[in-house]
Amino acid sequence: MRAMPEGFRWGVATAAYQIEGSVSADGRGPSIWDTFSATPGAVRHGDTGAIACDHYRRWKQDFALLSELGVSAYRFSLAWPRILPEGTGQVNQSGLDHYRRLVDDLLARGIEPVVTLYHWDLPQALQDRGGWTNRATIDAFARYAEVVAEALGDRVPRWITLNEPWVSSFVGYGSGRHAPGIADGRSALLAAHHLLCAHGAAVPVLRETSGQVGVTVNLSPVRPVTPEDADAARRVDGCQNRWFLDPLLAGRYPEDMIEWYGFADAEPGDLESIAAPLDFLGVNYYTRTWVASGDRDVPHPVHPSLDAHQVLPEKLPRTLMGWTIEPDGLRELLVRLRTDYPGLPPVLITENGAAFDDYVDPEGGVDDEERIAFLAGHLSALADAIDAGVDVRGYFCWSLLDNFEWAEGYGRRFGLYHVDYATQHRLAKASARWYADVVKRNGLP
Ligand SMILES: CO[C@H](O)c1c[n+]2c([nH]1)[C@H](O)[C@@H](O)[C@H](O)[C@H]2CO
Repeated sequence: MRAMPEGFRWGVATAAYQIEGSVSADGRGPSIWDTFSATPGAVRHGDTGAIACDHYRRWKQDFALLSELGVSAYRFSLAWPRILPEGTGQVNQSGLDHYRRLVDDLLARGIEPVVTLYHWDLPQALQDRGGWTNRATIDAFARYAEVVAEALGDRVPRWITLNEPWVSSFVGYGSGRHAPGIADGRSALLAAHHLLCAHGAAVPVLRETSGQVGVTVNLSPVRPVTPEDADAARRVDGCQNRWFLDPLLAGRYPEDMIEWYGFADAEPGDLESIAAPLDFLGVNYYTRTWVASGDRDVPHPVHPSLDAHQVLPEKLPRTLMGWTIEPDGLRELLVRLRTDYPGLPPVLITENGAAFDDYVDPEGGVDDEERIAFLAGHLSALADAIDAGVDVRGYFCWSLLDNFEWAEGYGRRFGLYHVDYATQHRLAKASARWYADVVKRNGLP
């Protein structure tokens, strides 16, 4: 038995654009993901979040699944365009009322709502004015936080300002693989900085509520494929991990990366604001990153981490996303955080999960043994990190439901519950029953 500490929070996680649908209902404005997914070739099979899991209408039945799992916490995100359809200006009360109903129902079920303010669905109206490359978006986010704090501040116990600013900036504005689909290294760096500043502007606002405040970052231990790749690996670590951890936890950008990027866009006071004390750090972990120094022409010295390309060791097992399955990377990552960042606050694993080739068998079940093995391995590694002295307070499995997997559309299933998108029928996979038992035991059998 690998028991977790007393009071450990067991949860599952989702995000608004990936599950809600109803993208035009009750005053919601368009987001950059509505625009991007409608762009031919942007998303596999031309999938969009227009319907998704129809959660905006079926949320009560989905919350019954949370009770079935027995989780003590549920991480979800608010859709900024439901609350402020233009990103600023007029508040849409229907949007606030919707999320108030969700939070109150969770509390009534004895489930702790963990609310992410921004999980990638920027109001399109803000992108029309430059989005995260426009410094004015910082103030727009701070106003959004004020509106949410006023409406929900007396009942949400944990706030997460941003989900994965690295993805929003380097994938959305750097590689263009995500919304808004811009491929420009300089834009990626500006967006990353403004996202961090937006986080810093929101922290004092959310501090005025009764809830704890944190941020979620995606982190991945970086390994060189050969010793000759050590420099490239350090730069990828600098881009993916240290470019966010250093400002958030140490109040400075990493010197080696400032030089590599030639970054000079921080204004007086920015770093102090970004480094506002956190009650917890959300960590999303999925895999390690393996790097071989690319001999390709790098389109732009500023272009993030493209001075190297990822080379996945053939021998390692992978998920359907092509990510290597490396549970010990979670332990390695957490121990590194504790070692490198003396100011590390308590950690929540806000996402961990995997996509496998799930199918409904002739008996009407989904026997996802690979996902059970994946989760068991990562929970064991998490227990190792806790035994090594890392203060981890909770774990959120990604995800409750199969859902819209961004550029992969509906072709990648991460859920504990299978979703038949034609009928919207939810079906508990074997992993849902397994996870419910782990939650009940407060640890691995
Ligand atoms: C390298 O994985 C990233 O950290 C990551 C993986 N994931 C994420 N971030 C996002 O936060 C989720 O919205 C995705 O659905 C989920 C699964 O792809």
